[in-house]
Amino acid sequence: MTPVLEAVRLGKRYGRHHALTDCDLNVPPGRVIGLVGPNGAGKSTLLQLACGLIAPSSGTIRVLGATPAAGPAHLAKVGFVAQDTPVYAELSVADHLRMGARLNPGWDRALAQRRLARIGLDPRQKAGRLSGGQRAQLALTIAAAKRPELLIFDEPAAALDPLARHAFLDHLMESVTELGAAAILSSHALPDVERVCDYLIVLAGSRVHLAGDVSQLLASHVRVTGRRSDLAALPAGADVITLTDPSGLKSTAVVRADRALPAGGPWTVTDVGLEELVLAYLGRADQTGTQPVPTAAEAHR
Ligand SMILES: Nc1ncnc2c1ncn2[C@@H]1O[C@H](COP(=O)(O)OP(=O)(O)OP(=O)(O)O)[C@@H](O)[C@H]1O
Repeated sequence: MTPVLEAVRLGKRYGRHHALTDCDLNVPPGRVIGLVGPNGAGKSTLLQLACGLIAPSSGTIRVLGATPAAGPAHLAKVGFVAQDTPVYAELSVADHLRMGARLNPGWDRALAQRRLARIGLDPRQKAGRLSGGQRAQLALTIAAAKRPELLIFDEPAAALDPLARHAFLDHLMESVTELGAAAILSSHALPDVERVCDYLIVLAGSRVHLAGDVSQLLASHVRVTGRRSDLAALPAGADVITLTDPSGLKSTAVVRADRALPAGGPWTVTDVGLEELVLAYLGRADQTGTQPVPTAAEAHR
C-alpha cells in the first residue's frame, strides 16, 4: 500500500537556519495524522514541503507515492488549508465556490452546496465579513469539494473559540469519512489531536522525535511511579523518556517499554494518555537540545 507521506533524510534550510533536519517518515494510508510540536519546530515547513509549495534542501519527500505537486493530476489529489485560512475579502462565498469549480477538474458541486447548507453559510456573504470560524469552514468546504485523497491543514482551528473548534473538527472528520481521504493536521491543541487523530508525529527543534499509530504508541509507553532508586532498576529495553520529581521519594517517569514490565516490581505501572506522551517527548527534546530520540519505527524494531 502506497504511503500517504514518505520522507527520507528530508531537510529544509533557510540560509544557515535548519527548519527541518534528517526527517524520516513513512505514514501508511488512511490515517488522520496529528503533527505537533512547539513554535518553530518545523511543522509548517513540513506541510509546505508536502504540498510542493517549497522544495527540500536535502533528502526526499513523496506524497501519495509521487513528488509533491508533480503535475495537475497530483495537485488535484491534495487539498491544503493554510495557517490563516486565507480568503478573498471582496469575493462572496458563492464566488469562492465558482472559482473552486473553475480551477479544479474533479470539483463536487453537490458536496460544496451540501456543506454550505450544513454549516449555515449565506452564499451571498462577502468572505471578508466572515468570522474566523466561518472562514475556516469555507476553506474546509473548498478543500473537500476538490475530492482530494489527502487533506492538509496547518493549524486550522488555532484562532477559533472552543465551540467553533469543536464544530470545525466535527466537519473535518465528516469530510475525511465522506471522501475516504487521509488528513494531516498540525495543531498545538493536544486534546484536539487526541480527539481526531490516529497517527502522531512529534516534531521539535527541526527533527522528528516520535512517529507512529497512536494506539501502538500508547501501548508501548507506560507511566511508572516509584522511588527514584527503584526506577533506575527498570529492566533492559525500558527507556525512560522523562522523569518528574527526580529527587523525591515518589518519582514519575514516562517509559517506553517494548515488553510489559514485570509484575510485582517496586514501582506502579499505569497507562499514559496522548497528551502526557507528547509532553514527555517534548520535555526530553527540550533537555537534549536537538538530539532526536528513536521514532516509533525504531521503537517497534
Ligand atoms: N520563509 C522562511 N524564511 C526563513 N526562516 C523561516 C521561513 N519559514 C520558516 N522559517 C524558520 O524555520 C523554522 C520552522 O518554522 P515553521 O514555521 O515551520 O515552524 P512551526 O512548527 O510551524 O511553528 P509555529 O507553531 O510557530 O507555526 C522557524 O525557526 C522559522 O523561523
